[in-house]
Amino acid sequence: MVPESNADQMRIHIRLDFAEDGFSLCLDTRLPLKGVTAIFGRSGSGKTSLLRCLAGLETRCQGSIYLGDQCWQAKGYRLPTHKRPLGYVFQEASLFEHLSVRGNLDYARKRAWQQVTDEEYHHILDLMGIEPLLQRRSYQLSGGERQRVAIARALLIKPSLLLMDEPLAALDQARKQEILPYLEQLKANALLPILYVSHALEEVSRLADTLLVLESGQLKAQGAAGALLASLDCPLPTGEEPGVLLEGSIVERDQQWNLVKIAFDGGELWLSQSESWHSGPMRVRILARDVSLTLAEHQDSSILNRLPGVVRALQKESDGAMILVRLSVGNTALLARISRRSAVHLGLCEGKSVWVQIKSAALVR
Ligand SMILES: Nc1ncnc2c1ncn2[C@@H]1O[C@H](COP(=O)(O)OP(=O)(O)OP(=O)(O)O)[C@@H](O)[C@H]1O
Repeated sequence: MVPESNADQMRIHIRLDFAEDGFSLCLDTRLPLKGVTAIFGRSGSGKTSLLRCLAGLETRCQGSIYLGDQCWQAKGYRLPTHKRPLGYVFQEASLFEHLSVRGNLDYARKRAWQQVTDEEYHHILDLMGIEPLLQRRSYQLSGGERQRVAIARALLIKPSLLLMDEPLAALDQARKQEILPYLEQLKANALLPILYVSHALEEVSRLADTLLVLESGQLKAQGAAGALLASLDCPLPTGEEPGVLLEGSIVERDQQWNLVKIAFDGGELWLSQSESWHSGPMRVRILARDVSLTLAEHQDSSILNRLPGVVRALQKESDGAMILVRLSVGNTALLARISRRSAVHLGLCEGKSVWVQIKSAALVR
């Protein structure tokens, strides 16, 4: 997971103390300078403070920060914020109200770290779908449009790293769904590494390659997003359901029943078809609560997806009634959340073969 050469990673060894409220952020880690790294954790875990330290905005931050071979902070040295080649997107898009969208973008382009060619300029506008908005004033934009302009503006300074602090948090559910595909486009185009702060599992599941979980200012877990979410002890914010990510692609469409078949490393799944399904690689999230287990294959079940699997580990939940079961289906890990009574009844133990039933309706995306 951790990249080998310094050039491909961000090295962070920092400590930040807010003596007044007894909060400390302590982090000693390396992040890949590739793809999307989601910084995940509940409210108050230190996510924004971490981004502020990286940006040089926390003068009380001690320690060292290196972006590749470039030193941003070390003992007795702090590179000023304006000299760090980073873009920063906040929860609320802070556009210049007196300028048009074009004016806001040109402002950034003139201050770019490297020259932005016309081709690059139009590519970024295209990625964020904002070409039709160029003449508008900021107050004439919806929340989602403002945020897309803010992201384009951050990209136009051609930073080496993009920091995004809950960029969707201020938007309602409909606007979030509208903007997520643009973020996916950004990720797919791999223009630059992104550190993406969020406490929403849906965003993390859709965007993250690497996951870094913070709890009370400490690093609780770090690793590839898929593997970490499939582990039994992945710390999740309150109210979030455990589940796994499957990487797959559509191999068949059944128009009669409005279903699609997704192939993944371990088998195939039927899902309800949705308009946003596209061809090519895709991610599907399967919640542990939507996976049930049987000892024999039930042909007469209403559940469409039945796959042979093997129990790998079991973990009791704190309420004593439920149990989380880690399974492998081919090379893919799945989680099932079942009652402890059922687990005893089925005689579940490590290495036991089972049938894994997945409701097609349970597949989130
Ligand atoms: N300038 C400051 N002075 C004192 N305490 C602060 C300051 N900024 C943040 N804190 C405290 O540090 C802790 C971490 O805050 P931070 O904003 O980094 O958390 P977060 O994970 O981003 O939370 P959220 O998801 O709610 O934005 C909190 O207890 C907060 O009250």
